[in-house]
Amino acid sequence: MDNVYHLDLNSKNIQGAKIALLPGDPFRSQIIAESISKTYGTGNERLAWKREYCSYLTEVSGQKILITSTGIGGPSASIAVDELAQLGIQTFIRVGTSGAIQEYIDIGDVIITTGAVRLDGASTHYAPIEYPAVANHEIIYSLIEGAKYSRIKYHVGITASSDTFYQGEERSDSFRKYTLRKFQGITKELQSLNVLNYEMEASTVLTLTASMGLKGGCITGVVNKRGMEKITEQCLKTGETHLIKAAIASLKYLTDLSG
Ligand SMILES: O=P(O)(O)O[C@H]1O[C@H](CO)[C@@H](O)[C@H]1O
Ligand SMILES: O=c1cc[nH]c(=O)[nH]1
Repeated sequence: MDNVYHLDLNSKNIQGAKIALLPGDPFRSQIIAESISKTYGTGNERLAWKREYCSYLTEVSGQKILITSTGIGGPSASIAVDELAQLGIQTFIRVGTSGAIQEYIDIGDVIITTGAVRLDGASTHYAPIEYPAVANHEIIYSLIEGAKYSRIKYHVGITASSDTFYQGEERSDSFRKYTLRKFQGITKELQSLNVLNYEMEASTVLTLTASMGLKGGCITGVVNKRGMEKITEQCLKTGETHLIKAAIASLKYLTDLSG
């Protein structure tokens, strides 16, 4: 049985998994797998680690759950989603970190994305820019229930996905102090449009899944907010801990729906 080229997985070793969790950071795959094992009393095993793609297999309520990291940005996320779809995955949930741009959102809150502003390039290789990057309603519901159960403050709304962390998200600590004209004022505009946060993969994951007739969703833990561009170890830890707790709790609701 041939392995898919980048993920180094095949349809046999994923054992019929239909649900995949997609962190950006490959080291988050193991943390998520071990947290699932601890919460649900099931085992986990590492299946592959090639480039930025680190995959673990575990189980919740009798359903196999695959965890595969996407790396940073749309191009690598598109490869992960495409190759997982080739292997039969039907439900894709990004489990990431993000930066809040609304004042009322705090470090450690989680954001459940209903749709993403497509500031990326990769998603346009799968569907024209007029096509909406929207999340599946069952996944949104499960993520909300997971956050409620975990008693973690959550927000539900629109996320902006950028191709670049520094220039595209209009960061003041970019090495080149000049921000390109096309990005000057973008944060203010997105704030006025009620966009909640910046990250880098949701628009790709949601455009690909919706346009391919699959289910996509996204939950992110807030690790910084405007006015404090530096991401401290403590902020990252709080954001990731809450993120993983809420995402894992949501699996109970998701597997009930798809079981
Ligand atoms: O923490 P992850 O899931 O990688 O998500 C966010 O972190 C990276 C940037 O630091 C980007 O991938 C962004 O989307
Ligand atoms: O501000 C942030 C934080 C995490 N990831 C991003 O892309 N932006």
